Amino acid sequence: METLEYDVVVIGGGPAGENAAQYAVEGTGMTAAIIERELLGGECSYWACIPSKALLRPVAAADVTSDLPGVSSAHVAPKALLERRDTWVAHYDDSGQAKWAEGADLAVLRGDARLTGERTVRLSSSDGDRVVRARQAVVIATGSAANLPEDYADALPWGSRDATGVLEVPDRLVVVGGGVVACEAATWMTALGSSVTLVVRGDRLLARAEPFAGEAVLASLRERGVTVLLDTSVESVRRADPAATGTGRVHGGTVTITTTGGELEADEVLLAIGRTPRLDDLGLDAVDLTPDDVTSGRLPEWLHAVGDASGGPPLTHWGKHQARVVGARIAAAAAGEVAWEPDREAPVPQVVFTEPEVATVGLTEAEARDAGHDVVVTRVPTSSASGVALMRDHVAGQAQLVVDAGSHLLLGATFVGPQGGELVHAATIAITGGTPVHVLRHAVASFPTASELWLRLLEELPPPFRRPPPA
Ligand SMILES: Cc1cc2nc3c(=O)[nH]c(=O)nc-3n(C[C@H](O)[C@H](O)[C@H](O)COP(=O)(O)OP(=O)(O)OC[C@H]3O[C@@H](n4cnc5c(N)ncnc54)[C@H](O)[C@@H]3O)c2cc1C
Ligand SMILES: NC(=O)c1ccc[n+]([C@@H]2O[C@H](COP(=O)([O-])OP(=O)(O)OC[C@H]3O[C@@H](n4cnc5c(N)ncnc54)[C@H](O)[C@@H]3O)[C@@H](O)[C@H]2O)c1
Repeated sequence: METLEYDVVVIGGGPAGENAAQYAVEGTGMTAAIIERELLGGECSYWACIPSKALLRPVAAADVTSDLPGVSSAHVAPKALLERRDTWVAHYDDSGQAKWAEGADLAVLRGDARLTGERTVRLSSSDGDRVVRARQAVVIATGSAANLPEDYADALPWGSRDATGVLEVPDRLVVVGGGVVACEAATWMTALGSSVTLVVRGDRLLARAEPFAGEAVLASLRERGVTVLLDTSVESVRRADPAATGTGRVHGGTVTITTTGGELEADEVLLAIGRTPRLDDLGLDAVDLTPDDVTSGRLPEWLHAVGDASGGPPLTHWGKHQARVVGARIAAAAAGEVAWEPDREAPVPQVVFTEPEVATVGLTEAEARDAGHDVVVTRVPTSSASGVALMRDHVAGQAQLVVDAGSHLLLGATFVGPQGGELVHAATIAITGGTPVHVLRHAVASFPTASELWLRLLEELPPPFRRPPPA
């Protein structure tokens, strides 16, 4: 069997794998190969972040015009919206990404990779099998797969790939789940003309964020005609004539969903109930490891995991951050050095692109208290900064900071409303840099910008937070 050899071998060419390969070898003279079995660029580029945001942005822009005197209201044009999605996913052609890899001196090997021993991978493709050896390190960057419980499988439900790759818009769509995919997909599928019902087993949406965030999204979804059934579990799903018609097409006849609240009929059902690291077909047993070892970081020094596969927060920017850190570690180790890393753990930001937008970083109030912090919480309406209020007539949402009472350090922040995704980065910087709130008060935002919301929030803190804490 032919054997190929590189310094670094990365399994999976999503955003995390691409960054790990690039950062491990850039400027070192080392070589790296990325092994990819589908499209270089991964889930994010073709079936997740990029198509979903390409679909959501025009919907958000149309919303603003309907709430902004001085312009005529814009409306979503479904056909043009799907064409925009197709452009952003490059019509599912990864030659642009392949060109980037070539420019970065990274080899791209097409096929399925499986670990077969220490620093050794078997690559299987239509050209046959090859052995790929790593002189320094192997990186697992295989991403995650959408959860599909067995009792749903026979009904061929939609997964997130069908929702982002939608070609046929079902008249009636039931979405199971109340998390990020469910809330974002409900927004664009409603705009495309589906009558959407969300079946949520918990008592709120976006349960990992502050309760006021989920409440704002719930109110807005209901206002745009989405039926949201909280505290409702699915008991069974049946479908007449299931048919594997392909991604984004309706998968057969009418679906009957029996829930704890009664029976629902729909033309399609979308499962949005979380994702699991893709580690089961990777040959981990050949190196005496289990998926648990990977997600808890119990790995030999030559093996690393980044992105969704690592079991960390399944977010593109987080996977890319992990990949940069791991890449730097590999490069340093090869040079007999140790990469510099800050002692403070980086906080994880997330933006949910619903209407209103929900942006979070660090700890929620409940998480901070559970972690033993004595906290002070400050919350203001998002409309309280004139820079935000000027953007549209009706601004929903609130903004909140969670501050450690002893150290004055910011622990977490939530911004719900216009510009939330941009406002939260200042909080990420403050937490990363360890800047206390009495110093943040002197970071002046321009008038009238959304960033003045920071001033409103900091002004709401009790007066002792205007000077350093007592020694
Ligand atoms: C609908 C949706 C919307 C999202 N929107 C956002 C968003 O707005 N912002 C955000 O930050 N995150 C978002 N995410 C999450 C984001 O998509 C993931 O966190 C990100 O794609 C993870 O990157 P990754 O490189 O770890 O894995 P992936 O992007 O999944 O890439 C892994 C790659 O590995 C390949 N692979 C797997 N196994 C093998 C093997 N054995 N051999 C060869 N190749 C293999 C796969 O084919 C794939 O290309 C969204 C997710 C979904 C489902
Ligand atoms: N804008 C973004 O950053 C963005 C957008 C989309 C997805 N993502 C990422 O993708 C990941 C997956 O998204 P998701 O929405 O599938 O997961 P999620 O974890 O956000 O939400 C899962 C939802 O399904 C429910 N659920 C879980 N198991 C269930 C079951 N058996 N029956 C019924 N309900 C069940 C949960 O209670 C929750 O409401 C997220 O964790 C997120 O990090 C990010």
